[in-house]
Amino acid sequence: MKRSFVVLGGSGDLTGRLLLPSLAELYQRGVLDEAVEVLAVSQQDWDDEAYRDWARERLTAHAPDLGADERERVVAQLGHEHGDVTSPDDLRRALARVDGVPVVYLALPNTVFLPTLTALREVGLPEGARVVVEKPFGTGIEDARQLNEVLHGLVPESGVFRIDHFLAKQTVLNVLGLRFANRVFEPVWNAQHVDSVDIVFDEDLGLEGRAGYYDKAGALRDMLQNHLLQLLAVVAMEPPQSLDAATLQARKSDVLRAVQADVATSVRGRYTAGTIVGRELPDYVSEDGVDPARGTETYAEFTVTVDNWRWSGVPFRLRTGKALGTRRKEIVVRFKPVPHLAFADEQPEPDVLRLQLSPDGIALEINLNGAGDPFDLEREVLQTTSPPQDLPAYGLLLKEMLSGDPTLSISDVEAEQGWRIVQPVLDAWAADDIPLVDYPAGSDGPA
Ligand SMILES: NC(=O)C1=CN([C@@H]2O[C@H](COP(=O)(O)OP(=O)(O)OC[C@H]3O[C@@H](n4cnc5c(N)ncnc54)[C@H](OP(=O)(O)O)[C@@H]3O)[C@@H](O)[C@H]2O)C=CC1
Ligand SMILES: O=C1O[C@H](COP(=O)(O)O)[C@@H](O)[C@H](O)[C@H]1O
Repeated sequence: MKRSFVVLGGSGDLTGRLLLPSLAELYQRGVLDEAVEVLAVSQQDWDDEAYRDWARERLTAHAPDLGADERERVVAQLGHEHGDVTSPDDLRRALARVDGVPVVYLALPNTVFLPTLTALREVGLPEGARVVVEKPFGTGIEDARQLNEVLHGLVPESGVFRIDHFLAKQTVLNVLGLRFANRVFEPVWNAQHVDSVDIVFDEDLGLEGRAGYYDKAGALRDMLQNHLLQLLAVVAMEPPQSLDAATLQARKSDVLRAVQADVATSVRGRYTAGTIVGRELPDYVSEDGVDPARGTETYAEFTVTVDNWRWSGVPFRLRTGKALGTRRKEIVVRFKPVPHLAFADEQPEPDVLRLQLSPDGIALEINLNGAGDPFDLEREVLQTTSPPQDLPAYGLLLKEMLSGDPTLSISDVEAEQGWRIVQPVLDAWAADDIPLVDYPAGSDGPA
């Protein structure tokens, strides 16, 4: 069946930086042999040619290794329709332009999802159409419920792709391999042996011109509600019987239902001017398009518990922030000390397993009889670095959307559970029960 992408928000950062380069990569690697038409819809007053010029420039910037032929192969398939995606008439006009059965991609700010899907439902979609919704899935629990209701009236659940691109990251997929294709980890993967888990995504990037979306979202909605909770779900879920979409989504939903956030542990921060490796950043509130009155956080942290048999009493600490001095992106599983130490040494640091993201790798910190005195313990690190993935995360996701396999997408239940978990924190922050603290760009975050 011939498919066409209709990218609502096709002039945005996501489309130019990730979607078009990933599509090009699918051609380059021979994953796609037939050209796929892409119709972008945005409020820019562009005709097809103007959009192609924009796309060429984006592809040159974000896929510099692409040959001119491959770049033109993508560009030749592009079109642009000026319109408001919340208007049924504009959507009807756009959909009438494509030849294939549409894969409608909402590459839009999360605040626009509901009016867009409502308009789309009024227009209707042909049999076999698919709808892709970016993260965060709406603005809160009520919005997410309404989004699911509208989606269910539009296409079958198997035709809905709720995107969380972290699921397509190499280390996240490696967690499945590590846990479920080896005998040594699963027996100790529980509260009896694990002391705590940290899920950290510290970025050195600032706002990067994304105020239109980010200033209304903030760190908690942008990262923690979705990406970091998905990492938690993959680390904490029960072993799936197979790796098909329904089973994986069910196992992740089960564990998310058991998660409770501890509001008192939450920290919200916002960066002030500072320097990150020679690059000067202004105060977040002085960035173009930021409204200081919104009090948007650029740093979010809190601890959750997973209230089930396997994880009872184990804290999972989640943190993410922008404009931090050090990039640190990892899941850290800290084990408990051994029950009895036969060595004369002081109790050594317990074992630590680090599942590292960007660059991807796995490190296991253990205690061994190192060099010198054989009865002296020394800390050693067993490190493996993963070779680059064949396809970037968005390449893998585009491939899944075209083939109709939602294994790396999230279900309606997961999307709502993500909001259920963070809602008490959002409420406490909205009520100013937890203060918004400043941290200088380039620092380690709020003290
Ligand atoms: N950028 C990134 O790195 C990533 C982004 N995402 C997600 O992708 C989504 C989009 O983000 P991003 O691209 O950064 O945001 P941008 O603000 O860069 O782009 C938003 C796009 O939506 C369009 N748009 C907004 N309202 C309307 C409307 N009423 N009618 C038509 N077009 C409209 C804008 O067009 P116009 O300017 O013409 O109004 C623009 O093309 C978000 O949900 C985000 O969470 C996910 C992962 C990474
Ligand atoms: O979804 C998002 O993810 C990026 C981080 O993901 P990466 O794959 O680029 O490492 C984050 O910077 C952005 O704010 C967020 O919207």
